[in-house]
Amino acid sequence: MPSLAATRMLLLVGDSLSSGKFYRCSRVARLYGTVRCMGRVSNESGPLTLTSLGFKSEMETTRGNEKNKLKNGISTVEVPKRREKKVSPTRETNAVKKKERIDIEALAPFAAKSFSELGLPPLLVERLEKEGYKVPTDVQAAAIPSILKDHDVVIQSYTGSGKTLAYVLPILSEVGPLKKDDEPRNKMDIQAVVVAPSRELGMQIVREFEKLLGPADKRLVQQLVGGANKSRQEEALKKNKPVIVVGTPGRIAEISAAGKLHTHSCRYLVLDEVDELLAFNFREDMHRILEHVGRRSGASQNGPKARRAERQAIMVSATVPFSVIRAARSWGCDPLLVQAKSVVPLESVPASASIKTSEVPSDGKLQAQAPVQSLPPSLTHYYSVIRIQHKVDTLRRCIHALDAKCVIAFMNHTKQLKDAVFKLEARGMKAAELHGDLSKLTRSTILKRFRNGDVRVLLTNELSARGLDIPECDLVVNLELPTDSIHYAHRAGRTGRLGRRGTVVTICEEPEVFVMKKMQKQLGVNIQTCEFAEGKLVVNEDE
Ligand SMILES: Nc1ncnc2c1ncn2[C@@H]1O[C@H](COP(=O)(O)OP(=O)(O)OP(=O)(O)O)[C@@H](O)[C@H]1O
Repeated sequence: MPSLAATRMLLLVGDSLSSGKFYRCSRVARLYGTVRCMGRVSNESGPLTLTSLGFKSEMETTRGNEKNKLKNGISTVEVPKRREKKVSPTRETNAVKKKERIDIEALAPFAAKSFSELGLPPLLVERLEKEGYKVPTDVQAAAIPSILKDHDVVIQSYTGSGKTLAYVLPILSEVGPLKKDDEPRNKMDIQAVVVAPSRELGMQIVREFEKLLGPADKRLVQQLVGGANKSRQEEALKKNKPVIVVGTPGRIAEISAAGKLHTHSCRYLVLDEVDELLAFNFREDMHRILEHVGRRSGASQNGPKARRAERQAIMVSATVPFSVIRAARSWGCDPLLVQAKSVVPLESVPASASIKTSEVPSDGKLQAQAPVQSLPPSLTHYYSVIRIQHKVDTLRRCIHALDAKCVIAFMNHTKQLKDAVFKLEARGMKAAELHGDLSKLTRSTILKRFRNGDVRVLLTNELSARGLDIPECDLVVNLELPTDSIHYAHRAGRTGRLGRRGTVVTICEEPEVFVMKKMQKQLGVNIQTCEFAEGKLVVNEDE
């Protein structure tokens, strides 16, 4: 029943979406190619950089008149040529590993610019280097200068392309001890509020800020996520005087309504996973946040000038449906749409059709819609048709066939999810459940065990579909169909992060096949049918 309902919903959404680009490839080549390519591509836990991959990039840049380009709706992002050199063949003796590294590099979305060229302060660049971030990604190269020039922005780029640092870095350029000037700050003021739809994502963003601020200054960022002790959060606000808060809508709104969060003079409001934050269940809390964060008392509500005196709005997601464009136009002041290789005024984005290419079309107009271009090119997609009672067994065979080491499997209902964990464990496969019914502490313990490799399969629901960054995840399985292609994109995007290879397998029943076909059209990706036999992945011929 639930899957049928989901199917109907998808159809309703689907008809309004345009069909994407299809490509077909040789079955046999795919089969063996995929089996060979599976597995962790990197055992290093640090961030993936050109250097960590054994490459260095040569950069050439050109300068243009950014202001005029912006006015005319043309990309402000220069796309310089990039050539990569192998550093030294002696550094990498294993030929297969070398091949994998080349593949990752080819797919990694690194821009041919350095962080310092983007206008970030030297102290912050130094800190980035220390943390292993050497080269910005394409979307960071596009977003950072736009935010530093005080533009309100909607940042859209595929999953795992580095959107978090795309806003964290410009904020740290202006706020806190790494900022550009050494103007003394008003200790009482919160300068940036970051809103995320889940605790896990909120905590992940906090860690990103903390990493760069360092142990001495990490108290300057405060988490305000739900499920944690509220009084302790309020005490920390009083004691630590943070300049940045990151939290979930409910908890931020609650503490704000209690008069314990003073955000009227806040400079930045970030809405991470903005399309999710627009959902009905967040409506009231988001209303309060939008009304109170960065709304200086005495500022007139009318006119762009007055609005500009208020906060800078930064909205982020891999999927940007037109509802987000519409909302961003009303919340922002002349906002820009920032994608990996283009920056255009949001006004030039019409309501129809979809973002099919990151290039600006000849008429200078970009078109926005959700799922196309939300998935990284490094993913391979399959679906396997089976009977419902064989789902968990198929999952187990799929993991063996692909030799996947770090698997996220999505289901829609908690009970089925628990059953699946039980069955996998009974067959000797280390599995754990993660869903909203668990306490915050249990959730973070499970995630830690999964990140450490103590758990091979994480059975979860939509809770983990957005933003969760586990670079080692090499396989995503949909054990039940996602509600629509937007949900498919976010689930699938938990693998193949930042140029790594990843596989997405959807295990479905015969009546759901048409949904898969619809979804591949909407997403503009090829989703091949497959089976798992004799410990191998067998890709079926097209009908
Ligand atoms: N310039 C960079 N160099 C190396 N690693 C980076 C860089 N920028 C980001 N990363 C790493 O890339 C990974 C993905 O980044 P992030 O989580 O910000 O992606 P995202 O685009 O927000 O994904 P999603 O849409 O799923 O939320 C993270 O592990 C992050 O630390």
